[in-house]
Amino acid sequence: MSDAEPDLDHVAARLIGGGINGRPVEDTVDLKRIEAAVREILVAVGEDPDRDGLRSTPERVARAYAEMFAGLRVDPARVLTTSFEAGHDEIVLVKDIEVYSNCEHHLLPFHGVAHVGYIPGSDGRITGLSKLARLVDAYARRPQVQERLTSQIADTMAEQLDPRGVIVVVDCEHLCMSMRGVRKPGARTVTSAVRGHFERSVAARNEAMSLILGH
Ligand SMILES: Nc1nc2c(ncn2[C@@H]2O[C@H](COP(=O)(O)OP(=O)(O)OP(=O)(O)O)[C@@H](O)[C@H]2O)c(=O)[nH]1
Ligand SMILES: [Zn+2]
Repeated sequence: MSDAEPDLDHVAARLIGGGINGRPVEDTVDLKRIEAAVREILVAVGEDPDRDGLRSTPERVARAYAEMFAGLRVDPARVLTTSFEAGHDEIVLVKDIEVYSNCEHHLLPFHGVAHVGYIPGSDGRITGLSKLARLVDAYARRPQVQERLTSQIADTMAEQLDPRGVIVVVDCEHLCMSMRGVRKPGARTVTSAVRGHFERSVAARNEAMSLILGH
Protein backbone atom coordinates (compact mmCIF):
# COMPACT_ATOMS: atom_id res chain seq x y z
CA MET A 1 0.00 0.00 0.00
CA SER A 2 1.41 3.42 -0.88
CA ASP A 3 1.08 6.41 1.43
CA ALA A 4 -1.18 8.20 -1.04
CA GLU A 5 -4.07 5.74 -0.89
CA PRO A 6 -5.85 7.09 2.19
CA ASP A 7 -5.73 10.54 0.56
CA LEU A 8 -7.37 9.18 -2.56
CA ASP A 9 -10.08 7.49 -0.56
CA HIS A 10 -10.64 10.78 1.17
CA VAL A 11 -10.90 12.74 -2.08
CA ALA A 12 -13.36 10.34 -3.65
CA ALA A 13 -15.33 10.06 -0.43
CA ARG A 14 -15.58 13.84 -0.20
CA LEU A 15 -16.93 13.98 -3.74
CA ILE A 16 -19.88 11.76 -3.02
CA GLY A 17 -20.23 12.12 0.72
CA GLY A 18 -19.02 8.61 1.52
CA GLY A 19 -18.10 5.48 -0.40
CA ILE A 20 -16.21 4.94 -3.64
CA ASN A 21 -18.46 2.46 -5.39
CA GLY A 22 -17.14 -0.36 -3.26
CA ARG A 23 -13.93 -0.44 -5.32
CA PRO A 24 -10.53 0.00 -3.74
CA VAL A 25 -8.55 2.94 -5.09
CA GLU A 26 -5.64 0.75 -6.21
CA ASP A 27 -8.02 -0.97 -8.65
CA THR A 28 -8.63 2.23 -10.52
CA VAL A 29 -5.60 4.51 -10.13
CA ASP A 30 -2.14 3.14 -10.84
CA LEU A 31 -0.01 5.85 -9.24
CA LYS A 32 3.27 4.11 -10.04
CA ARG A 33 2.32 3.89 -13.70
CA ILE A 34 1.47 7.60 -13.86
CA GLU A 35 4.81 8.38 -12.19
CA ALA A 36 6.72 6.32 -14.77
CA ALA A 37 4.84 8.00 -17.62
CA VAL A 38 5.51 11.50 -16.27
CA ARG A 39 9.19 10.69 -15.91
CA GLU A 40 9.19 9.59 -19.57
CA ILE A 41 7.53 12.83 -20.63
CA LEU A 42 10.13 14.87 -18.77
CA VAL A 43 12.92 12.98 -20.53
CA ALA A 44 11.16 13.31 -23.89
CA VAL A 45 10.86 17.10 -23.64
CA GLY A 46 14.57 17.36 -22.86
CA GLU A 47 14.45 17.75 -19.09
CA ASP A 48 16.50 15.99 -16.44
CA PRO A 49 13.94 14.24 -14.19
CA ASP A 50 16.65 13.71 -11.57
CA ARG A 51 17.47 17.37 -11.04
CA ASP A 52 16.52 18.76 -7.68
CA GLY A 53 13.30 20.59 -8.60
CA LEU A 54 11.90 17.71 -10.65
CA ARG A 55 12.78 14.73 -8.47
CA SER A 56 9.37 14.54 -6.77
CA THR A 57 7.41 15.83 -9.75
CA PRO A 58 6.25 12.45 -11.14
CA GLU A 59 4.87 11.53 -7.72
CA ARG A 60 3.18 14.92 -7.33
CA VAL A 61 1.63 14.71 -10.79
CA ALA A 62 0.34 11.19 -10.04
CA ARG A 63 -1.40 12.45 -6.90
CA ALA A 64 -2.76 15.48 -8.76
CA TYR A 65 -4.13 13.26 -11.54
CA ALA A 66 -5.73 10.94 -9.03
CA GLU A 67 -7.51 13.95 -7.54
CA MET A 68 -8.44 15.58 -10.85
CA PHE A 69 -9.83 12.31 -12.19
CA ALA A 70 -11.44 11.14 -8.94
CA GLY A 71 -14.84 11.36 -10.63
CA LEU A 72 -14.01 8.14 -12.50
CA ARG A 73 -14.35 6.33 -9.19
CA VAL A 74 -17.67 7.89 -8.25
CA ASP A 75 -21.13 6.62 -9.11
CA PRO A 76 -22.93 9.92 -9.85
CA ALA A 77 -26.34 8.35 -9.29
CA ARG A 78 -25.41 7.85 -5.62
CA VAL A 79 -24.69 11.54 -5.18
CA LEU A 80 -28.35 12.52 -5.40
CA THR A 81 -29.82 9.95 -3.02
CA THR A 82 -30.54 12.46 -0.21
CA SER A 83 -33.96 14.03 -0.70
CA PHE A 84 -36.40 15.96 1.45
CA GLU A 85 -40.15 16.48 1.57
CA ALA A 86 -40.75 20.16 0.79
CA GLY A 87 -43.85 20.47 -1.35
CA HIS A 88 -41.91 22.86 -3.58
CA ASP A 89 -43.00 22.79 -7.21
CA GLU A 90 -41.16 25.76 -8.73
CA ILE A 91 -37.66 26.11 -10.15
CA VAL A 92 -34.73 25.36 -7.83
CA LEU A 93 -31.54 26.76 -9.35
CA VAL A 94 -27.97 26.61 -8.05
CA LYS A 95 -25.86 28.95 -10.12
CA ASP A 96 -22.16 29.79 -10.45
CA ILE A 97 -20.95 26.34 -9.35
CA GLU A 98 -17.23 26.44 -10.05
CA VAL A 99 -16.14 23.84 -12.63
CA TYR A 100 -12.61 22.47 -13.01
CA SER A 101 -12.26 19.80 -15.64
CA ASN A 102 -9.74 18.57 -18.19
CA CYS A 103 -10.44 18.29 -21.90
CA GLU A 104 -9.96 14.76 -23.09
CA HIS A 105 -8.22 15.90 -26.26
CA HIS A 106 -5.21 17.61 -24.70
CA LEU A 107 -5.54 16.85 -20.98
CA LEU A 108 -5.49 20.59 -20.38
CA PRO A 109 -7.91 22.26 -17.97
CA PHE A 110 -11.14 23.92 -18.78
CA HIS A 111 -12.57 26.11 -16.09
CA GLY A 112 -15.70 28.14 -15.47
CA VAL A 113 -19.13 27.76 -13.94
CA ALA A 114 -22.16 25.52 -14.13
CA HIS A 115 -25.75 26.57 -13.46
CA VAL A 116 -27.99 23.69 -12.52
CA GLY A 117 -31.76 23.88 -12.09
CA TYR A 118 -34.78 21.62 -11.83
CA ILE A 119 -38.48 21.68 -11.16
CA PRO A 120 -39.33 19.03 -8.53
CA GLY A 121 -41.66 16.20 -9.47
CA SER A 122 -45.31 15.97 -8.43
CA ASP A 123 -44.29 14.64 -4.98
CA GLY A 124 -42.49 17.96 -4.37
CA ARG A 125 -39.37 16.20 -3.07
CA ILE A 126 -36.13 18.16 -3.33
CA THR A 127 -32.48 17.18 -3.05
CA GLY A 128 -29.75 18.80 -0.97
CA LEU A 129 -28.29 21.84 -2.75
CA SER A 130 -24.72 20.70 -2.15
CA LYS A 131 -25.53 17.41 -3.89
CA LEU A 132 -26.04 19.29 -7.16
CA ALA A 133 -22.53 20.77 -6.84
CA ARG A 134 -21.17 17.31 -5.95
CA LEU A 135 -22.81 15.92 -9.09
CA VAL A 136 -21.06 18.57 -11.21
CA ASP A 137 -17.74 17.56 -9.60
CA ALA A 138 -18.34 13.85 -10.14
CA TYR A 139 -18.60 14.40 -13.89
CA ALA A 140 -16.08 17.26 -14.17
CA ARG A 141 -13.29 15.27 -12.51
CA ARG A 142 -12.81 13.04 -15.52
CA PRO A 143 -11.28 13.47 -18.97
CA GLN A 144 -14.18 15.35 -20.55
CA VAL A 145 -15.68 17.36 -23.35
CA GLN A 146 -17.91 20.17 -22.19
CA GLU A 147 -20.95 19.01 -24.17
CA ARG A 148 -20.87 15.57 -22.55
CA LEU A 149 -20.30 17.04 -19.09
CA THR A 150 -23.42 19.17 -19.57
CA SER A 151 -25.69 16.38 -20.78
CA GLN A 152 -24.43 13.86 -18.20
CA ILE A 153 -25.34 16.23 -15.37
CA ALA A 154 -28.79 16.82 -16.89
CA ASP A 155 -29.46 13.12 -17.54
CA THR A 156 -28.47 12.03 -14.03
CA MET A 157 -30.72 14.68 -12.48
CA ALA A 158 -33.59 13.62 -14.77
CA GLU A 159 -33.12 9.96 -13.81
CA GLN A 160 -32.51 10.32 -10.08
CA LEU A 161 -34.80 13.19 -9.03
CA ASP A 162 -37.79 12.29 -11.19
CA PRO A 163 -38.30 16.04 -11.71
CA ARG A 164 -40.69 17.81 -14.04
CA GLY A 165 -37.77 19.50 -15.76
CA VAL A 166 -34.01 20.01 -15.71
CA ILE A 167 -31.81 22.78 -17.10
CA VAL A 168 -28.01 22.80 -17.06
CA VAL A 169 -25.83 25.60 -18.49
CA VAL A 170 -22.03 25.34 -18.43
CA ASP A 171 -19.77 28.29 -19.30
CA CYS A 172 -16.01 27.61 -19.48
CA GLU A 173 -12.68 28.76 -20.87
CA HIS A 174 -10.57 25.96 -22.36
CA LEU A 175 -6.83 26.36 -21.80
CA CYS A 176 -6.16 24.26 -24.91
CA MET A 177 -7.64 27.19 -26.85
CA SER A 178 -5.91 29.86 -24.73
CA MET A 179 -2.34 28.85 -24.05
CA ARG A 180 -1.64 26.84 -27.21
CA GLY A 181 -3.15 26.00 -30.61
CA VAL A 182 -5.46 28.75 -31.80
CA ARG A 183 -4.44 30.93 -28.78
CA LYS A 184 -7.65 32.79 -28.10
CA PRO A 185 -7.59 33.59 -24.39
CA GLY A 186 -10.90 34.77 -23.02
CA ALA A 187 -13.04 32.86 -25.51
CA ARG A 188 -15.83 31.17 -23.58
CA THR A 189 -17.80 28.09 -24.54
CA VAL A 190 -21.40 27.92 -23.36
CA THR A 191 -23.32 24.64 -23.51
CA SER A 192 -26.81 23.85 -22.30
CA ALA A 193 -28.99 20.80 -21.81
CA VAL A 194 -32.72 20.90 -21.06
CA ARG A 195 -34.99 18.00 -20.17
CA GLY A 196 -38.73 17.63 -19.57
CA HIS A 197 -40.74 20.81 -19.05
CA PHE A 198 -37.81 23.04 -20.10
CA GLU A 199 -37.76 21.32 -23.51
CA ARG A 200 -41.44 22.08 -24.11
CA SER A 201 -41.83 25.52 -22.54
CA VAL A 202 -40.06 28.60 -23.87
CA ALA A 203 -41.42 30.54 -20.86
CA ALA A 204 -39.82 28.08 -18.39
CA ARG A 205 -36.51 28.25 -20.26
CA ASN A 206 -36.65 32.06 -20.27
CA GLU A 207 -37.43 32.14 -16.55
CA ALA A 208 -34.44 29.90 -15.80
CA MET A 209 -32.16 31.91 -18.09
CA SER A 210 -33.16 35.20 -16.49
CA LEU A 211 -32.39 33.70 -13.05
CA ILE A 212 -29.02 32.53 -14.39
CA LEU A 213 -28.21 35.90 -15.96
CA GLY A 214 -29.53 37.77 -12.93
CA HIS A 215 -32.08 39.92 -14.81
N1 LIG B 1 -16.50 20.19 -28.86
C1 LIG B 1 -15.50 20.28 -27.99
N2 LIG B 1 -14.26 20.43 -28.46
C2 LIG B 1 -13.25 20.54 -27.56
C3 LIG B 1 -13.44 20.51 -26.19
N3 LIG B 1 -12.24 20.65 -25.58
C4 LIG B 1 -11.35 20.78 -26.57
N4 LIG B 1 -11.95 20.71 -27.79
C5 LIG B 1 -11.44 20.79 -29.15
O1 LIG B 1 -10.96 19.54 -29.58
C6 LIG B 1 -10.38 19.77 -30.83
C7 LIG B 1 -9.29 18.75 -31.11
O2 LIG B 1 -8.90 19.02 -32.43
P1 LIG B 1 -7.71 18.28 -33.19
O3 LIG B 1 -7.59 18.89 -34.56
O4 LIG B 1 -7.89 16.80 -33.08
O5 LIG B 1 -6.46 18.64 -32.27
P2 LIG B 1 -5.42 19.85 -32.40
O6 LIG B 1 -4.61 19.72 -33.65
O7 LIG B 1 -4.64 19.90 -31.13
O8 LIG B 1 -6.39 21.12 -32.53
P3 LIG B 1 -6.15 22.66 -32.18
O9 LIG B 1 -6.59 22.85 -30.75
O10 LIG B 1 -7.04 23.41 -33.13
O11 LIG B 1 -4.68 22.95 -32.34
C8 LIG B 1 -9.92 21.22 -30.83
O12 LIG B 1 -10.67 21.92 -31.78
C9 LIG B 1 -10.29 21.69 -29.40
O13 LIG B 1 -10.65 23.07 -29.36
C10 LIG B 1 -14.78 20.33 -25.72
O14 LIG B 1 -15.05 20.28 -24.52
N5 LIG B 1 -15.75 20.23 -26.66
ZN1 LIG C 1 -8.29 20.51 -25.39
